Amino acid sequence: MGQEGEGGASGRGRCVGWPALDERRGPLQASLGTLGQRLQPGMADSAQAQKLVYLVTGGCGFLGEHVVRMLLQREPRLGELRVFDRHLGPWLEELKTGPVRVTAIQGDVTEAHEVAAAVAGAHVVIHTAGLVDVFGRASPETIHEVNVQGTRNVIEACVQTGTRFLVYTSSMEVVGPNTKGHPFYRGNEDTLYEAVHRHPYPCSKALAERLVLEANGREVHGGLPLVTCALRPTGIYGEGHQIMRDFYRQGLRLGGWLFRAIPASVEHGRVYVGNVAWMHVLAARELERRAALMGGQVYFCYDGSPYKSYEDFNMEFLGPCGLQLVGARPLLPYWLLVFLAALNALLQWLLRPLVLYAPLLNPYTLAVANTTFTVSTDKAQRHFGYEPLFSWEDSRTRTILWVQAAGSSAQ
Ligand SMILES: NC(=O)C1=CN([C@@H]2O[C@H](COP(=O)(O)OP(=O)(O)OC[C@H]3O[C@@H](n4cnc5c(N)ncnc54)[C@H](O)[C@@H]3O)[C@@H](O)[C@H]2O)C=CC1
Ligand SMILES: C[C@@H](CO)CCC[C@@H](C)[C@H]1CC[C@H]2[C@@H]3[C@H](O)CC4=CC(=O)CC[C@]4(C)[C@H]3CC[C@]12C
Repeated sequence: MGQEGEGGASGRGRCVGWPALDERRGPLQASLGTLGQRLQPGMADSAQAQKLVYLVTGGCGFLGEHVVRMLLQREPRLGELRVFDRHLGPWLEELKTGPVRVTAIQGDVTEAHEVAAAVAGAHVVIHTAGLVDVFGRASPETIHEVNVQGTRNVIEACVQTGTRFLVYTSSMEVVGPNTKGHPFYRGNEDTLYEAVHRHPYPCSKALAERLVLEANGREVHGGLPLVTCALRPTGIYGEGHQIMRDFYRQGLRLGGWLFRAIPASVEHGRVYVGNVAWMHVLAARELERRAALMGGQVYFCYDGSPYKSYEDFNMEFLGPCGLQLVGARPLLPYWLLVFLAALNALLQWLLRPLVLYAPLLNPYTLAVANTTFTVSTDKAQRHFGYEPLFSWEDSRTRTILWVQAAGSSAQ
């Protein structure tokens, strides 16, 4: 197991009102049959030149697409890339004409047999698939099913089929902000923080991360140990970031204005999607060579993006696209925001039988946006040589160009 991060910002906090891990065992063990005997991949005995099979779950999502493209650009040992997602993107077609075999697999991580079939024969799994919902669109049960049971299915598939290397996309949310609103100021993987979750999304990510870390060292088919690690992005931004695009469209609708709701002094951790993808690719590559060091470890995702409030950070992109943020201080008193967020939650509950009402503002999103949570660490650099691939200036320019294009295509 890991040598660092014991007892710190480890995400082993409490999920208030959620089932313990062992209460939901996956059916994979039974359903796999002889799948595990078909192939016995392992990079340890691989020749230098051996081409590897990678599987990216959630490979058509915001982050997943960047991971897929990054692998194709920057992983010289890539022989086949399997892209597994519930909804396959049309852009995958263009990738199929390149030198690397790209296999699109439409599947559901909650279906153990589909996961097992996709994992069989893969050397490395990058598990980014997840239900990212903090707005109450999906039920807590569905979030748990996808994020926790889905992850369990991936782990069991690795064990059964002999896949040895698993990188999991976790989240800063497994640490916090906690329900008490304690600030996490420039913290690292070892910073002590009371992780208490109530919301289904952070609960599910924390449970899933724990499953992944506890699976490190398990014997996979063929007798070798599974090596796992978890990467914890803060708020990801960049090309494909839907919430950023929504803010832009909202600003356009309001005549070019956005209104400050959160004090500028509240710092929110952000990281560019290209750097998050690069970190996944590097971690996956180095897991074999540095198994003893990296196995069972967690890494925050970080880069040179500045520490700012959520809204001020967004203005780095929305400003050059013509929007203005009104107010040096929040225009509404905080108690009124709390009231509006509670009202939204009530309306969501009342309207649920008729229509899905899921605005951006709810008690949870307000608490997250209004609590300082920033990371300052070099653990990924020390453990696997990570350096951001994109500077802040590059990240900013790329994001601005995307917002402009995405915004104008909506008009
Ligand atoms: N967006 C963010 O700021 C952050 C995201 N994360 C994590 O990064 C990962 C990717 O998130 P995003 O790209 O932002 O979300 P996304 O929603 O754009 O991508 C998730 C992908 O997973 C797929 N998926 C969902 N349920 C599935 C299922 N049952 N079976 C197969 N595929 C399924 C979706 O179709 C989608 O393509 C998630 O695990 C999320 O928890 C972590 C920290 C921050
Ligand atoms: C109060 C509003 C006034 O403008 C602003 C509301 C913004 C919120 C919708 C976002 C603020 C912080 C975001 C979350 C944060 O970046 C951490 C996350 C990590 C994840 O793993 C998933 C996404 C998210 C929860 C992200 C979601 C949107 C915010 C709550």
